[in-house]
Amino acid sequence: MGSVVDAPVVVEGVAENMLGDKKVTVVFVLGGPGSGKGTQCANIVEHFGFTHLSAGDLLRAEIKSGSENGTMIENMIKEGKIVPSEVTIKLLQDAMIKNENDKFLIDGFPRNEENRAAFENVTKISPAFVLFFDCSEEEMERRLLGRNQGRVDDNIETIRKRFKVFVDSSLPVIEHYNAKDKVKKIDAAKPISEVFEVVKAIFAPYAKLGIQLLAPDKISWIRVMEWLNRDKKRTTEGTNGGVLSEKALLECDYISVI
Ligand SMILES: Nc1ncnc2c1ncn2[C@@H]1O[C@H](COP(=O)(O)OP(=O)(O)OP(=O)(O)O)[C@@H](O)[C@H]1O
Ligand SMILES: Nc1ccn([C@H]2C[C@H](O)[C@@H](COP(=O)(O)O)O2)c(=O)n1
Repeated sequence: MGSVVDAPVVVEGVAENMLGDKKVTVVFVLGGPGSGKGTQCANIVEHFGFTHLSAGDLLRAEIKSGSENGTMIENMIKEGKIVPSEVTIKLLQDAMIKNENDKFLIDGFPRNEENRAAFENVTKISPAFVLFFDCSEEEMERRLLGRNQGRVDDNIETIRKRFKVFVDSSLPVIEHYNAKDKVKKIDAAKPISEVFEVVKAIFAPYAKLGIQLLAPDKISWIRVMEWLNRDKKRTTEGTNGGVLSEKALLECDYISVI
């Protein structure tokens, strides 16, 4: 008689087995090689207080550390191939456990269906959403050949293999999340600052700090709001005694509390 295996319970943004009761927000950052994932993640970290976990960086650090998997990982990266899920998931899991933050950008993962299913099964986390940087191969190739970071895979032969792996294995993962309405697709061919404007709007709900302005009465609060909104650049939200987002604060020259 066969045994009954429970279907994995995947709770959005909550890791039950891995991080105890700690609730985490996870955003997967996907896109072809050179689409600008790492560049935009650095901006998101600075403005929205996420921790950036790049699967590729973790694997490269593992090679450098001289671990027993190092040679296998290095060979796979040189070939543009995807490292077995258990290796990458262990690195991501350890990094999340060590970090006190509860908001993570997971960059370059899941790269294939095996990565995706294994991560959900092991961690019980499903992403809040998937940020997808969409860019042409021509532009990505130009960027990678100009990156100059001494990466073993930034050569034309490996770049072409990585493009093929992206189309064959990573696009289906994006399709999976798209069917669940979780993909936020961004035109990544634009200049860095323009791409970040779009990213910023998506992350606005995760603004890392707010300030509470306490006005003594409704009229005073309306005056605060009017003052902040005087210039179209200043956008505010909230009601009497409401909380101003970091975005609103950054766009104000100064705040005076009435
Ligand atoms: N919007 C952009 N316009 C022009 N150049 C960019 C843009 N975004 C990133 N770059 C440059 O392109 C190169 C690749 O960017 P980045 O490392 O962020 O890509 P990536 O998607 O993380 O790549 P990989 O998947 O290979 O790690 C870098 O040299 C970066 O400075
Ligand atoms: N989930 C992942 C992420 C990355 N790798 C390997 C294979 C990639 O070509 C390489 C570089 O990743 P990048 O820095 O471009 O995100 O790392 C993998 O096997 N599995």
